[in-house]
Amino acid sequence: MKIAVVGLGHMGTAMVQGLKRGSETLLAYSSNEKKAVELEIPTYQSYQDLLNEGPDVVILTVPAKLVTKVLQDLVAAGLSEKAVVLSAAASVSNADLRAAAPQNPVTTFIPNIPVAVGAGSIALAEDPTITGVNEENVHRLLESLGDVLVVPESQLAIAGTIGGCSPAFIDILMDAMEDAAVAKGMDRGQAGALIASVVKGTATLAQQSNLSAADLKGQITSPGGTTIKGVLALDQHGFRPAIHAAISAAAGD
Ligand SMILES: NC(=O)C1=CN([C@@H]2O[C@H](COP(=O)(O)OP(=O)(O)OC[C@H]3O[C@@H](n4cnc5c(N)ncnc54)[C@H](OP(=O)(O)O)[C@@H]3O)[C@@H](O)[C@H]2O)C=CC1
Ligand SMILES: O=C(O)[C@@H]1CCC=N1
Repeated sequence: MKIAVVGLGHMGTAMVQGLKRGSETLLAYSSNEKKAVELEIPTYQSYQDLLNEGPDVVILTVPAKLVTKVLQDLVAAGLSEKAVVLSAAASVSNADLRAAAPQNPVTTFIPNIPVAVGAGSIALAEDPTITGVNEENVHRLLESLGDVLVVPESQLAIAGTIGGCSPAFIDILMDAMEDAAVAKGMDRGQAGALIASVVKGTATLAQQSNLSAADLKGQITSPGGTTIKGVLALDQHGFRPAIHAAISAAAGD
């Protein structure tokens, strides 16, 4: 398949980096020539030139408020009716995409930055215009980038927040842990490597054990031990309500 990524910002770049791990042919539309050179894929500055290459799939990774306009412009520039359009934007609905490209199979999904290393978490609210071979291709393509969770569109905002936004929340947790370790005399690089390993190990165990997060926490909090003291300190400092507020705010409540 020929896959065109429109917009090489953070998300578009991560998508290209992830897709480059596979064997699909990649193209991009970008104003950023430096980024295009860095990613080593053919990159175009006009929709016409991009579409002349005949992409089978077009992935929109432009700011959410521009998605509809960009898609309309692609249609006006001659987007083939066979091309499958995927929008990565938070808060753009399938109905918005269908209205902008009425002849095309379209769907909205929300990826996250770890797609860059094939470890993404992708929420897919599949539109009914995606059927048959197109549906197979969309699933294959997204599954090559990480775990795909198919959700009703009514749950895309919350699934997209957990998947798309929370890597930033986890980065903040890791950064804060790193500062605390440095304050106790640890080398920052060593602390960072240890913390990343801890997050990876904790997540891998959660995925493979079938235990709830609460049960896993229970395995670590030895009676009268050190961890429960830290857990109570987190409670005293409002850690849980802060997490609830962050997810609620990002999900648009
Ligand atoms: N960042 C993330 O973790 C996630 C982002 N998303 C979604 O991805 C999309 C992009 O977000 P993000 O990458 O963070 O944002 P960035 O600002 O990093 O990138 C947006 C890119 O869109 C392109 N662009 C800007 N204006 C136009 C225009 N008028 N016409 C065409 N292209 C344009 C530019 O690409 P260029 O520089 O190549 O010209 C720009 O770099 C958003 O819709 C967001 O909701 C979804 C999930 C996670
Ligand atoms: O911050 C944003 O709007 C995008 C959507 C999910 C992650 N980043």
